[in-house]
Amino acid sequence: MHPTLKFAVSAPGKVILNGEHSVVYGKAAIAGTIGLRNILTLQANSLSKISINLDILHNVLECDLSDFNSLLEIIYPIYKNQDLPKNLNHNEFLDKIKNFVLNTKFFENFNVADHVNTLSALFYLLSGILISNDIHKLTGGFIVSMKSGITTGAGLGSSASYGVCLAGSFYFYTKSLKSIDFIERFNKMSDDEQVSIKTEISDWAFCSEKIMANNTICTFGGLVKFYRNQKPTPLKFAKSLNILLIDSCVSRSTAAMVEKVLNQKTENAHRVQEVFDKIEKVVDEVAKILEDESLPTRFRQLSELFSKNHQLLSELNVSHKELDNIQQICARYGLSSKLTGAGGGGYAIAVLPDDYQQRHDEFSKLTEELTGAGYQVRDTTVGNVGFQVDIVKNE
Ligand SMILES: Nc1ncnc2c1ncn2[C@@H]1O[C@H](COP(=O)(O)OP(=O)(O)O)[C@@H](O)[C@H]1O
Ligand SMILES: C[C@@](O)(CCOP(=O)(O)O)CC(=O)O
Repeated sequence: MHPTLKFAVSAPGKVILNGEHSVVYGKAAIAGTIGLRNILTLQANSLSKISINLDILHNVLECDLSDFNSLLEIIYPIYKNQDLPKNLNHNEFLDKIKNFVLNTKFFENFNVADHVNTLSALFYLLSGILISNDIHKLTGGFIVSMKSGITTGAGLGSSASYGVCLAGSFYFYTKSLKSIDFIERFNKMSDDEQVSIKTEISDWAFCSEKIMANNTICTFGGLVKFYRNQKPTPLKFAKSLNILLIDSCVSRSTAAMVEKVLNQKTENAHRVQEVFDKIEKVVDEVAKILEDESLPTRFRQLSELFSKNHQLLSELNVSHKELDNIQQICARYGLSSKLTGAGGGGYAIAVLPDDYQQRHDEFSKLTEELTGAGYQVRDTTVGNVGFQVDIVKNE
C-alpha cells in the first residue's frame, strides 16, 4: 500500500478524417487524435474503500474493499495462470464483473443498472490487470476521479479514451504497488520500452471497447491509416493539423447509419461500390498529402478533398440538413467542412489554414455565425499526443 501515491493519466478523443462507411466494406480510413482529453486522477489512501468520482455519474460512488476482495478471491484462482488479456474469455469474465457491479451497493439510491457498462469497464480492467500482475488482494483503498473533456456518444472516441484512461491508471497503480517509483521510471524509458508498455495498455483497453483503431489511436496518438479490425498504421512525418470541430447538436446512431448504407448496397450494389471506390481515392490522396513533408501548406488541397468526401457521403444519404448547412456557412468563409463519423448528425470538421489564429476577426465571425445557427464550435488540432501519465505532487 502506498498512501502517498497520486498520479494523473489522460487520453485524447479521436476523429475520422476520411473513409467513414467505406471502411466497413474493407477500404482504408484516416483518423487522428484530437486536442480534447479525458483526465483521470488516481490517489491511493489507507481507507478500506474504492471511491469512484466520474463527473458523468454526478455522484461519488464507494465500493467496500472487502466486497472487491471477495470478487478477487473468486476470480483470481480461475484466471491467474492465463496469459491475460490475450487468452481472456471476454464474455465469461465480463458476466462475472457485471454480476458483481449489479449486486454492489455503491451509493444510496444510485441506479446501478443505468450505468452498468461504465462501471463494469472499470472493475473489469481493475481486476484483470491486478490478476495479470499476480495480485489477489488489495490492502489499501484509492479514489479515481475522472474529468471528462470529450462529448460522449458523439463519435469523438470518448469510450476509447475512457478505456485507455482506466487501463492506463490501473496498470500504473498495479506496477506502483510493486515498485513505487514505476511512473517516474516509465517517463524516463526509451521510446521502445514505452511503446511496449503502451501496447499492453492499449490491449487491455481493447477489452472495454472492441474497436481496435480507436484504442490504438487514443493510446499512441498521431494520425493513422487503418482498416477495420486491424491495428492502424501511423502516417509517417504527418504533422498535426488545425481543425474546427462543429457539433451539429443532432443526435445520431452509428448503427442506424451503417444499416442505411447496407440497405442501399443491397438495393444497388454497383452505385454504392462506385462511391466507395471514389472515397478510397480521396483517402489515398489525403494520406499522400499528410505524409508529404515538402508541402508548404496542406490547407487548399485538403479542403478540396474534404468537400469531395462530404459530397460522396451525401450520395450515400448519411448527411443531414444541419451538416449541409454547416458546410454552406463554412464555405462562405473559405473553409470546407465534412461530416465525420457515421453522419446523420453528430460532428462536422473543417481544415483550418495554418495562420487562422492571426486572421482573428474573420475566424470570430465564422464562429459567431455557426454558434448563432445553434451549433457548438471548438478549434483544436488533429494528430496530437496519445496516452500520458504523470505523478501529481501535493502542494
Ligand atoms: N469521461 C467518461 N467517464 C465515464 N464514462 C465514460 C466517459 N467517456 C465515455 N464513457 C463511457 O463510454 C460511453 C459512450 O460510448 P459511445 O456511445 O460509444 O460514445 P463515443 O462515440 O463517444 O465513444 C459512455 O456511456 C460511458 O459508458
Ligand atoms: C460509419 C463508420 O465507418 C464510422 C463510425 O464512426 P463513429 O463511431 O460514428 O465515429 C462505422 C464503422 O467504421 O464502424
